[in-house]
Amino acid sequence: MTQRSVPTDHVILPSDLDAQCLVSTVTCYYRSQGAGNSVSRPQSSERDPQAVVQPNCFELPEMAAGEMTGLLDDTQSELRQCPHENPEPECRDPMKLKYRTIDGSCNNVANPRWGKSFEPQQRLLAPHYINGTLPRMFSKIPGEKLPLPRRISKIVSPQQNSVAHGVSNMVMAWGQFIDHDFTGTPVTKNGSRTIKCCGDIADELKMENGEQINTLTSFLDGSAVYGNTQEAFDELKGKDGKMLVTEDNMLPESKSSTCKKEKVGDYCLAAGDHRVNVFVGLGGLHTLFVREHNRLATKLKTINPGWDADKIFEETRRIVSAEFQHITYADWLPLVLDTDTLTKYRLGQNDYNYDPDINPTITNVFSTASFRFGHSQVKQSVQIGKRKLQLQDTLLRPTFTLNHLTDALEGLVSAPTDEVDPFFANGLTDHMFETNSTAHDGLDLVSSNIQRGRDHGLPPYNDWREFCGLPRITDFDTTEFISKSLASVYRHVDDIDLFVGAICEKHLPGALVGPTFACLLGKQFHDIKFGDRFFYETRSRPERFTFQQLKQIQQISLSKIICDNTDMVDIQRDAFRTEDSVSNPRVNCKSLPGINLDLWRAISTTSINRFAPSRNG
Ligand code: HEM
Ligand SMILES: [Ca+2]
Repeated sequence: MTQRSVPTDHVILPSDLDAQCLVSTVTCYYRSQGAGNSVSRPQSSERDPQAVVQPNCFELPEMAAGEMTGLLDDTQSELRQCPHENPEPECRDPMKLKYRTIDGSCNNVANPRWGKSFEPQQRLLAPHYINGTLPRMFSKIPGEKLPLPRRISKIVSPQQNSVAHGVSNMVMAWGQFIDHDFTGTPVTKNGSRTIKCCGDIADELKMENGEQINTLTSFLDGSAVYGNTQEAFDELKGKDGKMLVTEDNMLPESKSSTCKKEKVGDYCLAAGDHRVNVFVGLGGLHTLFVREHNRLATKLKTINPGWDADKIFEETRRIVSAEFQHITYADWLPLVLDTDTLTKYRLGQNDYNYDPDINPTITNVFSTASFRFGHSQVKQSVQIGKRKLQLQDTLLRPTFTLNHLTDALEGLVSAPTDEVDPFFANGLTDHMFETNSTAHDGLDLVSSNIQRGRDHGLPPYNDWREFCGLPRITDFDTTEFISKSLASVYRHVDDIDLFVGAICEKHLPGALVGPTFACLLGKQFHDIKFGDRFFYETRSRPERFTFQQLKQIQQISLSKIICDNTDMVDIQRDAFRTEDSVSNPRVNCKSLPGINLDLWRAISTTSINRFAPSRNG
């Protein structure tokens, strides 16, 4: 790998300051014992006598970062209560045994909060906060602070294109899309970054454990389409068991999101996850799956005219979530992970049995570090039809999704994705969400990832290696890394932030990531498979598909779903790999197998009458 010189003349960006101060995560503080039901509480936290030193913060005007990123939601009001003070979900309703709830509760009947939205993320290792509340900020070298995230980003992650040959950019886009199905850590707008969950002021002084919330259902269940709360779903649902779309079959308008409108008729999109406007690939996939839901629902109604809207909705949603899981486990994960990791974590097909002892709740390390691996795959150039755009000129602009859907998806399946390595598109590291090219108000996602890790108390890289059964790094000069630049920013190997160390690792053979991320990804994908009672391959009643139905779902592909819901007429068989005349030829859409819905004919004529009338839309 070529060595890059360190830029010295870069403009001072907001990102040069402590990224945590730009957008803060809602952190919920628990007493050290007894809080929560599923989250392993840390036993100890890092203590440092210098902890009275406040983090190196600089408050930007309230609007700046929030409005620019469009990523801030209004979850604060929903989070006024400590999650564990919410009433325990009630699971006795037989419908909850057969179909997923919208908020993920009652998936595990004995532990109904496991995997539910608006619950604390799990910890695999106890957090390294300072005195229980402040972010990790000190070096192993006494008296030294950790390097500023922006400095690390500038030195370790200069822009460089490194192409992952044969793997399409759809691998990146699908990663972001499913991320928005299972991780969403709420952030606040106005600087109040904590919710005091437990007890009174006296307790506050003793509070130990900061935990971040996951606002999404941890299961890969299509919540990106349906939303994560009943209220969100009620706004997104349409008539006859379908989801709301415009006359042009596009996503509906969001009244609360911020985005840039290019031309008349543009509007900010609404979907099951509010970040839908961030990137054209994301908006494209959200649109695709809402259309897929409606296409399937329409067909099911023709096949089963006796089914009411609720029955149509639930059966369609069951198929759509199965498609999410099948595409991810059968086609996407095998590209990201190596065969050994896939085998170790039992991620292959036709190998499933529900294990009610597995807690599927997304872990803090997964949302804050390991599943962010995809940021490195993002390309600086975005191909939409004949146009080649700079990444930053496509962000938060739904116009591309609204007006160039097929072209945008075509661009994603044709271009190879970037490698997962320490090099990033500068549309993410210098210009993310900038107002325009002269405004110098762009953000740096690498800095955010690093600071977010410290903010959430993630232990450093070496601790995660140990967690994964890998030897600790003792020398910056290790052969594990493809980059030699870490020595010039960090003072001690035990200071290395997880995200930084892991993206510098050499890949495992046949994988897109190195051993530490492979382990952390493998474990989480194992847990949201075996800890999901509704995993699509289940053979248990009442959740299961019939054997013949399952076979239909197992032959579906993302390529076919693109074909069925856009103007595409031909496409390569596997959307996650670039076209290759021998191994992945471009074929006519009609030749790709779809789901034969006749197998859903009158599996039951019963209607679902138990839902509130509002569900009928
Ligand atoms: C154009 C592409 C993308 C953009 C602009 C983008 C931007 C962002 C931003 C601004 C954040 C919040 C950072 C923070 O303040 O902590 C974030 C979080 C995250 N991103 Fe991305 N991202 C992109 C693609 C991806 C991809 C491809 C993946 C995975 C394969 C991914 C996974 C994540 C995850 C897991 C989080 C944390 C989510 C949470 O828990 O809230 N992103 N991204
Ligand atoms: Ca979900």
